[in-house]
This record gives sequence, C-alpha cells and structure tokens, in this order.
Amino acid sequence: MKNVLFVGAGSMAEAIIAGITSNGAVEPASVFVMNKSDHARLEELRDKYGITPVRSGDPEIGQAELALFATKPKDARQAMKEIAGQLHPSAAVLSVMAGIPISLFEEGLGSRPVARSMPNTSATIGLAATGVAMNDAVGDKVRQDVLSLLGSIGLVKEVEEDELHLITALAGSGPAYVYYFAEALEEAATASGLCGPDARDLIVQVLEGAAAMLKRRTAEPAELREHVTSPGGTTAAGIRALDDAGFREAVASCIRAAENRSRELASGQ
Ligand SMILES: NC(=O)C1=CN([C@@H]2O[C@H](COP(=O)(O)OP(=O)(O)OC[C@H]3O[C@@H](n4cnc5c(N)ncnc54)[C@H](OP(=O)(O)O)[C@@H]3O)[C@@H](O)[C@H]2O)C=CC1
Ligand SMILES: O=C(O)[C@@H]1CCC=N1
Repeated sequence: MKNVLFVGAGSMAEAIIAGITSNGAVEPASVFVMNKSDHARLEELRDKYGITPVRSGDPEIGQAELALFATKPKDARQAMKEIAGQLHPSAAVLSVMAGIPISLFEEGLGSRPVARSMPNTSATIGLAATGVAMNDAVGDKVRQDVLSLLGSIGLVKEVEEDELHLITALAGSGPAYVYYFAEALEEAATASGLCGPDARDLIVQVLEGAAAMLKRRTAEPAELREHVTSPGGTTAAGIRALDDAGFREAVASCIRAAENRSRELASGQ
C-alpha cells in the first residue's frame, strides 16, 4: 500500500507503525502520522521509524489511500470532524478503536470503504491477534490491502462486526491479562524468596514454552495440563488452590466485563 495516514499516535498506533515499517509492508516515509497536540511525540516516532509527521491542513492527508484511526474512543468524533474535509474521497478507513461502530465512520466521513479491526500491541513484533469486519463499500482491492496490512502484523480473522466486542475482550485486551498473570507469578515467587531476575527469566520461559506447546496443536489445552499434573503432586495442589479461589469464574467475569465495556463504548458511554 502506498500512503497510510495514522490519526492518533499512541501505543496502538506505534505498535502497528513498528510492525509495518520493520516488515516492509509500507515505506516509512509513506506512513503519515498525526495526533491532537503532542508534537514531540510525532518527532519521537519520526526519529524511531522514519515516518512523516503531519498536521491538520497538510497535503499528505489528501494523499492517503488509507486513514487508520487510533485515537481513544471518546475522541473519535472530533478526530473525524477534523479531517473529514481533507481526506481524498476514495480513501478507505481502517479503525482499531474499541467499541466504535462502522456506522459512526459512515456518518462522520461519508460513504466510503470502512474496515473496523481489533488488533493488540503484540503487533510491535508481528504477533498481533486481530479480528476485522468491513462494510459493503469495501471492494476486492481495499479488502486485500487491509488484510495484507493487518496480516503483516500478525494473525488476522475476518469476522462479523458484532463479534468484535468479544474479540476486543479476548484478543485486544488479552496481552494485559497475560502480563497481569506474569506480574502475579513474579510477585509470588519473589515473596517466597527467589531473586527477581531469576523469577522473571523462568516465568517468561514458562509462558513461551506453554504457548509454543499450545501452538503445535497436537493436544488440547486440558490434555497438556493433565500431562503436567501428577496425581497427588504439586500441580494438582496448585490447581486446587486456583479452583478454590474461583479461577475459572474470575476469567469468565473478566471476559464478560471487557466485552460489556466494549458494547458500552459503542453506545457512547
Ligand atoms: N493499547 C492497546 O493495547 C489497544 C488499543 N486499541 C485501541 O486503540 C486506540 C488507541 O489506544 P492507545 O494507543 O492505547 O491510546 P493513546 O492514548 O496511547 O493514544 C491516543 C492518540 O490519539 C490522539 N488523538 C486524540 N484526539 C485526536 C484528534 N482529535 N485527532 C488526532 N489524534 C488525536 C492522541 O494525541 P495527543 O497525544 O496529541 O493527545 C494520541 O496520539 C483506542 O481506541 C483503543 O481502543 C486497540 C487494541 C489494543
Ligand atoms: O483497554 C482498551 O480499551 C483497549 C482496547 C483493547 C485493548 N486496549
């Protein structure tokens, strides 16, 4: 793809910029980035990735083939209002914003191809897990461009728009749950006497090893767990403690809460 305009230059925008500029999906100078007011941040991204910082009124806005919206959901309307008159009529839109429906982009930016996606910050290293839904105005070329851009930062699944709420809960927010689990493991390990760096190294290797075993798909997650769990052994004692503390229920409420929050964001709350 030739010119991609990022509207929003925060963590998620940076994760995607890092992904697409390091794998050659888009030439760094053809990645135009604008934000609300933090110009130092745009300069930081330019120095790091070679992107082109852009301000409202700059000609690059009208040259973008794709406008990638990555502001916070509460800023979506204002961001659209600011660039609606500057975007080329044929430019397509790709949103990564939680909750914001395709219909809001159609209202704010007129009838044009819109893809709504939910990636995650693992885009930084090409390992995002992304869901994407598209409106009827998306033709073959834009579909291929969007799938190839999102594919260049990791795994991508085309889904129904309503499913994006659950995908946000599971995949968009997902890395944070894993980091939170890692924090809890490290806290427990260091409280019990292991030194911090050793605990961190072991935990990272446990997560990486378990993810790689899951990825081979030679056994179900429950079977893999059973292979670790000797009758009367340490794992059984640990899992019993997790069950007693309501682990599965806690995970189910976590996903429900995040999905509900995505639905609330969709209704402007
Ligand atoms: N962080 C994550 O893990 C994920 C986030 N998302 C989604 O990505 C979006 C961005 O999240 P995140 O990167 O964390 O947010 P950040 O707060 O890090 O970044 C938000 C960006 O939006 C910019 N902005 C605000 N208003 C405007 C405007 N009117 N015009 C142009 N730019 C504007 C801000 O600019 P300034 O700094 O100048 O105010 C800032 O660069 C959210 O909608 C979120 O739902 C999706 C998946 C994962
Ligand atoms: O927390 C959020 O709202 C965003 C969406 C998914 C991950 N971060």
